[in-house]
Amino acid sequence: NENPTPMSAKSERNEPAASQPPKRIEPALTAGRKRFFPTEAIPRLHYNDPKANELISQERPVVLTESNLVTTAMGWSLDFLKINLGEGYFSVYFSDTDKFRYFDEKKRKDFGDDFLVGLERKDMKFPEFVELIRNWKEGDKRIYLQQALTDGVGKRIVIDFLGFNWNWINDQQKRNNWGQLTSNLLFIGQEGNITPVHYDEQQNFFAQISGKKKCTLFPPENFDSFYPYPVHHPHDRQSQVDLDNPDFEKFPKLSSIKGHEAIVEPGDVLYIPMYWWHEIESLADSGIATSINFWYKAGPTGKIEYPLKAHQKVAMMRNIEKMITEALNNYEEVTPFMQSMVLGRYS
Ligand SMILES: CCC[C@@H](CC(=O)O)C(=O)C(=O)O
Ligand SMILES: [Zn+2]
Repeated sequence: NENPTPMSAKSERNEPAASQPPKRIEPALTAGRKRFFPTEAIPRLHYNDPKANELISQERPVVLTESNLVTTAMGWSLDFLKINLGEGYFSVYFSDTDKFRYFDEKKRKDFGDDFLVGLERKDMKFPEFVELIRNWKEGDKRIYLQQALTDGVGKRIVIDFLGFNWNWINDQQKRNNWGQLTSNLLFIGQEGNITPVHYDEQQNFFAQISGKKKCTLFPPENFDSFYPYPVHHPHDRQSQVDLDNPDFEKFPKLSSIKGHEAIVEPGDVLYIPMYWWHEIESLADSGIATSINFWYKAGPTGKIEYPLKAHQKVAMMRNIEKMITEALNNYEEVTPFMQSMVLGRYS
């Protein structure tokens, strides 16, 4: 099941259903790697269920079904994309392990490459990526295409893109007073690939097109448990911890985390609230995993209300780190500065 049903086959599926569509078999949340922490299921609701809209307005995660958000992309098989994605270059990440920790290219310039253990990025044309992923064998570096969809894609892709359920998602953007849609990233990776736990500063509707992804989320209150890299580090927003080999000595607060889990399948949309930590695992035996995300900036902050929310404190800490790093104008001085300010005084 490497490729979702090609566009042409769709018409056969429009036959009046002879019988009820097959009942969805709830994939056991036990699929995927074993975990050291407890988890609870993220609610899975019909996208028009008022409860779903309530959770989104409360900035709590929810899996939305039947939204048809990206139904027009269900035919985006590798062969279809090879023909229609156009001549552009795509960012393809390579990893010696199953983990693909995101890194910021801009920060890499000043920070150097020592942090890039076993990770690299290459820009390539789509057919080259297809060759790599189809000829992949045990022992090869794992690969993960992650690229914003911008103009320059073929017109079939534009037509499919325009066919997304913009009425519904634009209504969500308005109703929740979000800022602008900043990007739609296309992800195509091998089963078993893992994006380690991190947070983003944007609201995210994460749409699954092919394969299954196990998404484990944690609220912004868990900032203390995930020990993110310094803001000036290329791995800014990424946790330093490895959930498969937790180091409770170095990261003691990690032991108390509790996850919110969902397995998203083709047609599902997961709402990942801004600042929520999330780890994404492309499940084994579910074929190549293709997703498209919809990232929205935060809307204008109204009147500040106290007590401040956890994500507001995360934003404050980021601003303080940025200010101190800028004022010191030297990364080496940030650690001693922070330590003199806090150790023995605020402990
Ligand atoms: C670059 C990471 C992509 C995605 C995770 C994944 O699908 O592997 C994610 O974290 C997001 O959409 O925010
Ligand atoms: Zn993310």
